[in-house]
Amino acid sequence: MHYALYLQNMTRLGSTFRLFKGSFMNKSSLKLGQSIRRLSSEETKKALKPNGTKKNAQLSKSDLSRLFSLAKPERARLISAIGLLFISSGVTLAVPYGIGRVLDIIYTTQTEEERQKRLNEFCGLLLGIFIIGAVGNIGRFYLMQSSAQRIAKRFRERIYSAIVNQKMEFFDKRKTGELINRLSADTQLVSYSVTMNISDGLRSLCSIVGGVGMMLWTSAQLSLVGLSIVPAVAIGSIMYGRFLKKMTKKVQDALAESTHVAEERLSNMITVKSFAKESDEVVRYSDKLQQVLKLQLKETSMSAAFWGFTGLSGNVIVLSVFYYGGIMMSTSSLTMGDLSSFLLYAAYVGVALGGLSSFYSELMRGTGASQRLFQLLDSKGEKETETKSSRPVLLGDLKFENVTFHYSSRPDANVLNNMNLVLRAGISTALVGPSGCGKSSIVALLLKLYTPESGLINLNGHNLSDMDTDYLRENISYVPQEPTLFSMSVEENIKYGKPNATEEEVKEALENACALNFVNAFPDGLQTLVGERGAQLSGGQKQRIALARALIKKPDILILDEATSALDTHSEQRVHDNLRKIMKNKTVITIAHRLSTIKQADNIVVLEKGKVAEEGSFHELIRSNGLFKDLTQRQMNRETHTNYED
Ligand SMILES: Nc1ncnc2c1ncn2[C@@H]1O[C@H](COP(=O)(O)OP(=O)(O)OP(=O)(O)O)[C@@H](O)[C@H]1O
Repeated sequence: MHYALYLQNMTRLGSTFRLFKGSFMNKSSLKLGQSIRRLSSEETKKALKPNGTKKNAQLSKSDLSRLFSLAKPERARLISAIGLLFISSGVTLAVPYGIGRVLDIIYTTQTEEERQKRLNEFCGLLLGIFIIGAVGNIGRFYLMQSSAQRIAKRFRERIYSAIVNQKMEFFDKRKTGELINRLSADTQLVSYSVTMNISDGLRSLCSIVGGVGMMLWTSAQLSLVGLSIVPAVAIGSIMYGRFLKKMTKKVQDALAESTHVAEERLSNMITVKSFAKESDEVVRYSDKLQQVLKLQLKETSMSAAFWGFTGLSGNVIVLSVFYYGGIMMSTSSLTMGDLSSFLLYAAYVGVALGGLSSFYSELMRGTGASQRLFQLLDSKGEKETETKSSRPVLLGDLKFENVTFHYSSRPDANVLNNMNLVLRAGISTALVGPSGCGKSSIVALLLKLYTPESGLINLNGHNLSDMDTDYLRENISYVPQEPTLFSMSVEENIKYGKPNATEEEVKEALENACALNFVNAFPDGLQTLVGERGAQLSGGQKQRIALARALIKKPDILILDEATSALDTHSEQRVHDNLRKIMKNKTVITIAHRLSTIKQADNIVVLEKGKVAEEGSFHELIRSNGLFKDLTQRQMNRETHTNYED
């Protein structure tokens, strides 16, 4: 399932604006990753509510009309299916009448010969009618079922599109497993509730209307006896339906939570195993399942009571009809055939009442499950809120003017404080500073993954907030420290950066990223599958493939966030030599802790507590007695490749 992988990448790493930056995950605190940004618009707030319960959990008209609107594109098929349904229901309703008449033929015809003749004629007629009914049923089933499948597909596409277009804050907050559950289980439930369920409900309705009509026609007096139980069943059904709607929401939420736990652990098996936590994880998952089971058992006991009650009602109807019918037969106001037909109609009506209750409860289930999905569809995606779309040349100075920024989950902790920063075009700049000082947040703002609280970000003299987001991201390449590759071949992964790239271009990008040699050494070369998130490659290999994927875009601005940290110093040097050539006169921003990486930069900006503390070339900074010198000295005193801070 491809969407699962994409969602994983957006949410699991997403909290660390994962599309671009994997490096946070490895660092001490999942920094960006933990944030939950409070959204400005009320609508989006609603959409992002954790277990977003709408206050009004009752069935509203708009809930239902939205639910039914899903079926609109299938109108023609559904109407045909309903036509066929009327035919098959008509045939079904003819059965008791037919059986009654057969019994009357058997008991009332005088001669053997005449009985045989009338039976032959009548049963032949009935058989023909039954065949028509069966054909109608087959058609109805196929049309309804295929419509349900089409609706589910369309609905999933819409939900998936709504999810991937959400703002980054959404992915900070949501869990992959939960989203996958919404996409698979909830959509299935909803599409069933507006197709097969409607069909079954209509069939029940036909049986009830037709059955009651036939009962009244056969004997109005007996009908009153048989139908006296209906109001009680109807009230019971409504109460049961409401209960189910609430329960469905809870069960689906609990299921989503358990899927999340399983998904997160399964996709991080190395961590689980390296801590020998297999048994703990089984217990954790089982706890979640226990919560699901608890809710399901509650639902089941209610269902058992309800269905027991309806079953009893059905039997009571049959018994009372037998009782009064027997008395009426003895007074000759009813024939044997009439009583038999009546009994069968009463049984039909009883079964159909159960069917109608089940239709209502499934509809409630559907509305319960659909509320979360509609909330998702209603929440505005990041591009939807975009009002301006300038597409200027990006190769120019990048200026942060008095920029203040905090993640909405931590409104009191400013990451950037009135920061002023200029990153000059056409050169490479290294952003350095203690862990957590805001380096990656600067990149996140540049990529418009988040918006600053105040201040201006200008690129080549143009306000970033006026720029077309897709255009901006297409022309900037970002390589994270722990890049995410998709479970496709090396070639497909690289073409993710430029889908129409030729094989030559792919090889050139690999060469520039110093990856061609090891890719060529794989038996399948470019077609080598990299495994989920690149699990079948080493850390350094993954980084180089990710670099090639970024370089194939030939970006105006290249951002390397610890992008070569897993390479040995020799390979790193070769990569930087290549980058110097390819990115000549382009802007390169490097976030690094390693001295060997920092030294490659033309200019170094040292950040501290969300502000620029120092700036200059390596030699200038090392000569001054500032933070940079302090950081580098501490690094040199320790082992060569450790971070400034622990
Ligand atoms: N999504 C988030 N939600 C809330 N706070 C976050 C989020 N991401 C990062 N932070 C916080 O913002 C601050 C700056 O983080 P940032 O990732 O920009 O630092 P950094 O300088 O890149 O650190 P490092 O060198 O460790 O990568 C940190 O205090 C971090 O905890």
